[in-house]
Amino acid sequence: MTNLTSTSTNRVASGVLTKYTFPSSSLGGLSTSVNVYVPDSAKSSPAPVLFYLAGLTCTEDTGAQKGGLFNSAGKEGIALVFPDTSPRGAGVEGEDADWQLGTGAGFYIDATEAKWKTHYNMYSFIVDELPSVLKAANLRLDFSRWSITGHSMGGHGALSIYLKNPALFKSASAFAPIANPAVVPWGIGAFTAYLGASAGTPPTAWLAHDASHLLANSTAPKGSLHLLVDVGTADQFLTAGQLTPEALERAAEARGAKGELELRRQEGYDHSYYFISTFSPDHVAFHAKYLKA
Ligand SMILES: N[C@@H](CCC(=O)N[C@@H](CS)C(=O)NCC(=O)O)C(=O)O
Repeated sequence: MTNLTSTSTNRVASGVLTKYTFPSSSLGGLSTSVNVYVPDSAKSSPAPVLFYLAGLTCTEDTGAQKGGLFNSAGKEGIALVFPDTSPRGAGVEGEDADWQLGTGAGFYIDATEAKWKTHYNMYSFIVDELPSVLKAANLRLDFSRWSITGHSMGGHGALSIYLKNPALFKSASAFAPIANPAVVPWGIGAFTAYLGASAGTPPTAWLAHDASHLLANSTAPKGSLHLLVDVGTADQFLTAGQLTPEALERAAEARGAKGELELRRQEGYDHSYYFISTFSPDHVAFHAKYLKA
């Protein structure tokens, strides 16, 4: 039995993109939308799955419409899942006042602060609820072969979700991720609101969602992690100190497992979807290596 309602369907590359809506229990019962691309190859054999987590201000459509992922995913026989970036219409006071918090800015964590915690549970939504809803719908997706990627806030989501659950995923990648959110303005703002300012500097509850902290302290067998990260050198948020890819490099060094992280600085590219769509075929190829091993 499925509780998914299909609201649109488009043929794209060698597959079909369908938008579904369903009431999400993680999001306090609110309706959420998700775009799911199923390659034609899934008809003969269930497809491995790549999640794409979008950034601040984005929706389930942004990565689908502008990410340039379909041709390579179709060729590799990989399904793509594009979730929304937050609950919509939760009615939390102030949720629409600032593009860096609330609507469009769920940060892929479960809020613990009273004001937000009924609806803002994007971590549970991505890791537990959405896969189980999609499995129940029999879309011919093979979640035993699952990888995750994302951009900016979604890059933080992809890396931190992977590093918290390395056994669930084959690989993770990111475009211009917020690599060390516990110490940069975007992360501090969101984590203070959603998780509160508890003890510790930074608070321990924040570090549990910080990719650089998680990588440095990972107990995954050395050599078992597979991470690709691209950052443009002309990215305005890199310059503003929001992304700090060097923190991820230091974390990889501290962990001391060679070859787990490939971090590429792409000369002249900015934070936009022109950058993402340039390198997204590389990311699909990277994930294909592990999803189809
Ligand atoms: N609204 C922000 C920019 C927000 C922004 O750049 N968002 C990124 C993610 S962090 C994005 O992907 N935007 C959607 C798009 O480029 O289509 C501003 O005015 O500075």
